[in-house]
Amino acid sequence: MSDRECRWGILGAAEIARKNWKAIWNTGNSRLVAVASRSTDRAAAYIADCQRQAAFEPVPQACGSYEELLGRDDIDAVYVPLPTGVRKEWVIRAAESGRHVLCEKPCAPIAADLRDMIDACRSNGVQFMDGVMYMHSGRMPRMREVLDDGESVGEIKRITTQFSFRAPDEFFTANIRASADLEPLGCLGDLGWYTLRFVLWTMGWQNPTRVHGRLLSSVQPEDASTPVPTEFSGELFFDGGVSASFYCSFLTEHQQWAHVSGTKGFLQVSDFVLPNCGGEVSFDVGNATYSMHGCDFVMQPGRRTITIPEFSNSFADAQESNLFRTFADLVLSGKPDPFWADIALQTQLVMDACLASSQQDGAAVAIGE
Ligand SMILES: NC(=O)C1=CN([C@@H]2O[C@H](COP(=O)(O)OP(=O)(O)OC[C@H]3O[C@@H](n4cnc5c(N)ncnc54)[C@H](OP(=O)(O)O)[C@@H]3O)[C@@H](O)[C@H]2O)C=CC1
Ligand SMILES: O=C1CO[C@H](CO)[C@@H](O)[C@@H]1O
Repeated sequence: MSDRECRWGILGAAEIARKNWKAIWNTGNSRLVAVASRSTDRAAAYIADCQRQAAFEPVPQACGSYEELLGRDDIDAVYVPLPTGVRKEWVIRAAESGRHVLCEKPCAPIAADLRDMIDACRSNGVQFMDGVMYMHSGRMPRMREVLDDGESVGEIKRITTQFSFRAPDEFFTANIRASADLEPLGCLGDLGWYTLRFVLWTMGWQNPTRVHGRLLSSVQPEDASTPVPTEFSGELFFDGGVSASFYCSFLTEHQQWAHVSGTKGFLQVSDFVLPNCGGEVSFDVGNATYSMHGCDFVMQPGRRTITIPEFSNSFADAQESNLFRTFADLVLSGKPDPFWADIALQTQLVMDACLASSQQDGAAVAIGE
């Protein structure tokens, strides 16, 4: 392995890997060596297309199968944006071939699969991390400071969050996100993963004692035995009296917000997954006051916006570039950090419990081990 740069391979000419092509290009500690597709022509066309926007030198190689890429001896880490339903085999094969694995979310259809994937990474001494970009934004440590300062929010009581977009009709027959085989968790996996991660992060990785889930709508392709969630909501309850709710949907137009309410105020972020375009990211804190002066009842919002200089996307300091740079630093350090696998598994276990609850008419479900 080179000690100066992490050499990447991408498994699958996925749409999201275009964004992450540029993220790798922007890291300063990585180089993209090869892209594998089930079709060599598709890999070659994809490479030519991406090279026009962010050119690697030497030009990344096109591989006609994932196996071919894993057979190369010049790749340290693989980025795996394959559909969730087919990802497990390739994550395990990558780990067994000694490659560090950056795995897209939702990591697996069920926690048992993810556990196998993580075990393969651990036993082969390679890093595992999921592709949640916002975990790598400078906004997160700044929000943590505010949540922990004792004054802005005070004691946390309630967390609410939503991630949704309105999918066009053709999405439900053509997109992997509506396929029972490829993305069996539908919107719960695609969008709910982010909302659950935000709740767990806010709670300092404390597990809820019980959760409730509701499948609000679904599609069921003819050949599928289970419905694919297209709209899902859930409630989480924690020791200490904190509660949380989340909503994710393919039916409701773009929203991606989180709101943390406490005894002294609130923190609100309106674009926590995909930051609004620009050179800074932000969040709001509110400490409203309400006073009564005779006949005048006055509400003051006490709202302030906290901004962090950081590009929303596509630049060297954008969250996706930070994700790949951080991962590459771990690879180059030779010391895998188990934290990232732990929070992926925790997210998956909470998601499993929400889904299980929805299959029992919203009954309380505890988080599995
Ligand atoms: N972290 C993030 O910000 C984001 C994460 N994602 C996640 O990444 C994953 C991929 O999403 P997206 O890029 O939109 O998906 P795409 O449909 O664009 O890409 C998936 C790729 O998987 C490969 N593939 C392998 N087997 C199959 C199969 N049986 N059917 C279809 N494709 C297959 C294909 O590559 P080939 O044909 O070249 O082999 C295909 O290009 C999803 O799980 C999604 O949740 C998506 C967007 C953002
Ligand atoms: O992870 C992702 C980021 O957001 C998209 C929605 O805008 C998702 O569909 C995607 O899979």
